[in-house]
Amino acid sequence: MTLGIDVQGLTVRFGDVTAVDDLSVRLAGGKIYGLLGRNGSGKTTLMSAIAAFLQADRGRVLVDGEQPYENPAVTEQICLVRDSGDLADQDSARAALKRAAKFRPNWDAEFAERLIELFRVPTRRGVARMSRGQRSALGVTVGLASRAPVTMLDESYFGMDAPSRYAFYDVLLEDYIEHPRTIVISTHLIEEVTRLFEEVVIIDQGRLVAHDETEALRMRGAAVTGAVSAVEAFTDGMTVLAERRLGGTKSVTVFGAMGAEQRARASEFDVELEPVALQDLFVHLTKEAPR
Ligand SMILES: Nc1ncnc2c1ncn2[C@@H]1O[C@H](COP(=O)(O)OP(=O)(O)OP(=O)(O)O)[C@@H](O)[C@H]1O
Repeated sequence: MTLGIDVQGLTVRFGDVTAVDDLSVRLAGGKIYGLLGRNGSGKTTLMSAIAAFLQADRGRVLVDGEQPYENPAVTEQICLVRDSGDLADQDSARAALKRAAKFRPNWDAEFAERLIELFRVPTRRGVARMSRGQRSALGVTVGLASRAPVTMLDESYFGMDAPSRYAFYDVLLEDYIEHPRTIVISTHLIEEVTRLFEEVVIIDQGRLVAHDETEALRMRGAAVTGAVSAVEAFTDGMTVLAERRLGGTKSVTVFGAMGAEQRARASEFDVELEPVALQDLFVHLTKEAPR
């Protein structure tokens, strides 16, 4: 089952801090979405509002057309795993999984077992005595095994080591293909996970900066590669995001879509054009000074 998410003019304040500021975004559902934003940009707050962990000050969130706040029929369809874990300190992994199973109508106990083995989560040790990475892995296990129609992972795998993270990406993709659902992943490890995202939402200072298909976003700029002098001549006057040089070859990342004219010019200059790396684009789109 796949559910859409419709955020309409959402504002969430904490005292005098406006964490989410009149934000509207519509996710049709049934895809893996990347949610990107700098520290404090409002990602956790946005996901918490979708999961009904907190109430909107203005605007509203609709999941499958219904408001989730104080609406258990909707909230049981939503699983948010936050970086903080939200796991009871005294619980062992076993107890945490048992607790999750109670509230999750689509819980797959066998899958949960497979995941804690894959991530090497100790099963008897209390959550408080687990390492950060082990706690993250347990959180991810709860998130995946819930098979919630709306699953949101808020930097939840951040503490996991590289082999566990790569195992997580593979298993997430496999399981998503078998059990399509709406998955929202917030991350700072952009390059690692770009391949998972079908669409990307970028927010900054509580506001929407971009929402598009990943490939369409990556076409908003280009990586230009070729002989040093050709690349320099081709990119002269363009907005440069990054530069790399290897011997006589140079690669320059520029902002701005490359139309037919630029493509013809590129072949004239004998330079290669490739879509921009999502991370370079993200840094560019969110680099303005704070308001
Ligand atoms: N409980 C709270 N009380 C006061 N301010 C808060 C609270 N929670 C969040 N904020 C503030 O709201 C803003 C958005 O925070 P949020 O946690 O949503 O950002 P984030 O994008 O998830 O950040 P990060 O990438 O650092 O985890 C920040 O300025 C933060 O300091």
